Amino acid sequence: MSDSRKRHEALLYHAKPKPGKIEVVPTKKYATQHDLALAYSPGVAEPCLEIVKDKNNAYKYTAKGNLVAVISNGTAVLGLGDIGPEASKPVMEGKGLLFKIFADIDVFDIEVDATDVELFIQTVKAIAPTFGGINLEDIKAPEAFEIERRLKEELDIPVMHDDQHGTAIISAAALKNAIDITNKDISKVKIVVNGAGAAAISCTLLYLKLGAKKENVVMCDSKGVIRSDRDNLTSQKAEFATDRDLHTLDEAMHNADVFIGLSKGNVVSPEMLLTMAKDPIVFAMANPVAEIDYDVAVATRKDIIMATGRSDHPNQVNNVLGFPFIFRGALDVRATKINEEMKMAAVHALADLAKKSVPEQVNIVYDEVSLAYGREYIIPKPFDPRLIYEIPPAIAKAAMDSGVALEPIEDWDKYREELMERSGSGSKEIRILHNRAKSNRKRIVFAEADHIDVLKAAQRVHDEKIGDPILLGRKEVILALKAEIGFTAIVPIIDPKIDEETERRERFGKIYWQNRRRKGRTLSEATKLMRERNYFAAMMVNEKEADALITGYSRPYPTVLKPILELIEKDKGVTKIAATNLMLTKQGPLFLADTTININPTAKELVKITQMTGNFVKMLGMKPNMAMVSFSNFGSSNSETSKKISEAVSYLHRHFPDTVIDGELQADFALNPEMLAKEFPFSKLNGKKVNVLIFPNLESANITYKLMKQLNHAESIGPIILGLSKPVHILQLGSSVDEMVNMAALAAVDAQEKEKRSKINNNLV
Ligand SMILES: NC(=O)C1=CN([C@@H]2O[C@H](COP(=O)(O)OP(=O)(O)OC[C@H]3O[C@@H](n4cnc5c(N)ncnc54)[C@H](OP(=O)(O)O)[C@@H]3O)[C@@H](O)[C@H]2O)C=CC1
Ligand SMILES: CC(=O)C(=O)O
Ligand SMILES: [Mg+2]
Repeated sequence: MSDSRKRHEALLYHAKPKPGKIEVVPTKKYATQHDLALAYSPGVAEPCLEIVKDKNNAYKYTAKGNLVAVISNGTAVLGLGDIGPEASKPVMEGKGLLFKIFADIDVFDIEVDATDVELFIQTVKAIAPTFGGINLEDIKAPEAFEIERRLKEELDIPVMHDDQHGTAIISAAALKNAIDITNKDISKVKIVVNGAGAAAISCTLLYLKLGAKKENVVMCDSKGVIRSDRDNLTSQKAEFATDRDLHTLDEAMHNADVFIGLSKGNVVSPEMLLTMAKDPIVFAMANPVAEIDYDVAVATRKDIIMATGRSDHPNQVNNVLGFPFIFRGALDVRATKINEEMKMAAVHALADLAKKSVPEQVNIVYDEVSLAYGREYIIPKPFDPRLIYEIPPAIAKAAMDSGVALEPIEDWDKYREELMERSGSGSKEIRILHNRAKSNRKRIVFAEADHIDVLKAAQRVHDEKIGDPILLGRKEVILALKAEIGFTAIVPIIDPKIDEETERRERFGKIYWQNRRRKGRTLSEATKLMRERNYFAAMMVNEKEADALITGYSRPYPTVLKPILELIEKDKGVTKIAATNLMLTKQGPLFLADTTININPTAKELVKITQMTGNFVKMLGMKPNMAMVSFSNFGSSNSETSKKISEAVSYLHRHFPDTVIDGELQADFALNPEMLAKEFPFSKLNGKKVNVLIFPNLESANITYKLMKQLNHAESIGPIILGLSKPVHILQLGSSVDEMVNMAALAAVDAQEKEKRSKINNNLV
């Protein structure tokens, strides 16, 4: 992607559909007069009075305990320098987003117009009662040192300057592992630190705690090597001043084992790297432009261990790996500080995690085949799902052991479970799906590419490398729309109505006619039908001229379903297809079936729907725990519906005892493990988290999915057709671009799996 396109995309991302990246969402009911009387006057007075009695009650009755302030004055924003408070806001909102998605911590970002140290300190102190913790961000040195020291001393909530300690923790963990991999000795390595600001000074101090020796460190700032004979050194710089005969970074780099860059972009040359010792360790961490470009560095030194602060290369050493999890642990025990013990615990926990085998999910997210501890994987990846349950417990334990935890954790297993729950957000499933699609790109026909939103979805699928789109529809319209939306990539465009396609229409028509001639279609009718986009597109998939098909955006579901069913064979053993919707809820993914095909399935059909849904869930790499839901529990009603479900469940229990299914169950019992265990301890679903709901009929399933979508804003993928032999998926009328992109990713994964299955079958034959 060109630089101007990247710039445009970044600006658009921030501007649309709503300016900014975060919003405030109420967590309590607010629908009725009664709710409001509790939320606000008069009810709200009660918690106020309890907090008057004891300030600690603020943790019980308000959001304080999970709320962190990300505060900056904009004086050292990334490597962009002193750009002021307003311009720092996108970064602070970004930190807020990362706190939320990685550790479920709520953030108010606060940009303060105060460069004066005392004014800044007093401002933060004045607003501190709102928060459970304070994350200072992008404040320049040396002011940052005094600001943090004073606030830590004067406040009783955890305060951390992220650029100092977040960076120190992550880079120390990475350094520990890089030294291990290169068989160096931390007490002997020669370290050049470029930059002598907030991040650089704190990182170096932490390396000394890990065993590095001050006499082996040379530090440079914008004026060159920090020497003892220089005037006006700050006390922090003076601590690292050297008497050696070194003046420039160039000179300092000779024979250095380690380079730590926390300065600004492009200040290190390939020539400098060439003078470093064997197996050089280079952490070029300036953002957004590193001290030396990743590709240049690895091309210059084959024996290098190279890391940057960026996410687009291996070894991202960035404080994003730290602050969400450090604060999570600190908040969870109500730590009054983030102390040295907690920092060191985080270093070891992160370094150790990198040595453990990497879950497949992480490989998929990062489009890797098999990440493993080594030169290109010295530190865990930010999307590693284990971070949330590995790092905070280490921090919490260190806080408890060092006596700064006001609310110690008693049950560690329960705590880990709570941490896992916190990461149950839907977007992770989408990421996994997209990355699986990317791992083996498929040709996806968009049968309505002459609609602007469909075309936009195809463009994203192309640009994000989710698949290779084939644009089907009126060619002239597609070309005009492509120009309008700046979709410049050359991709196949197919217009089934034009002369150019005569050969294919006739060929497809003939194949179709041969299959249907006993069902009343003539050859000329069949050939004529191929002018219709869904017939043509389905034939492309049948004839392996495309791998998957997405359609249905502009027409009612049944009109699209008809040609699909006429042309695409069902899977072996399937008599009736079904459909499921994947709902991405706060509690994790939930599949609902049958949402669009079988109006009133029989017990036998319910069995089939359950099996097809279960197989599909497995195909996506999850374990299906399924409940058949109704308005009654385990025969508490004598109705036809309850009997039908009970019959289907007993059949499955008898013939497929390994299938995890139970019912009939009311939805709340199915989804609430405590309620279920209390009332129905005999259920097969006890101890399991239900992720599939099978409904007794289409009405209930369809209404539920639409209600969830509208009321809870749950993201949904689907309806996903189950039981077809080809990856063909029908959209809901007027789907959004996001929904279409997700559906395309799903169709691609479906195609990959069907391909795998057919290879296995061919080998068996
Ligand atoms: N990857 C990560 O997680 C993180 C990366 N960083 C990056 O580190 C950098 C510094 O941030 P921070 O410490 O907060 O900012 P500060 O403003 O506190 O410090 C900047 C330091 O860089 C020095 N510097 C500037 N230009 C040069 C140069 N050409 N050669 C050597 N030193 C130079 C300055 O020197 P002087 O003292 O003479 O002015 C100063 O010491 C930024 O690029 C930032 O993006 C920061 C935190 C986390
Ligand atoms: C990552 C970060 O905090 C910085 O570059 O400032
Ligand atoms: Mg920062």
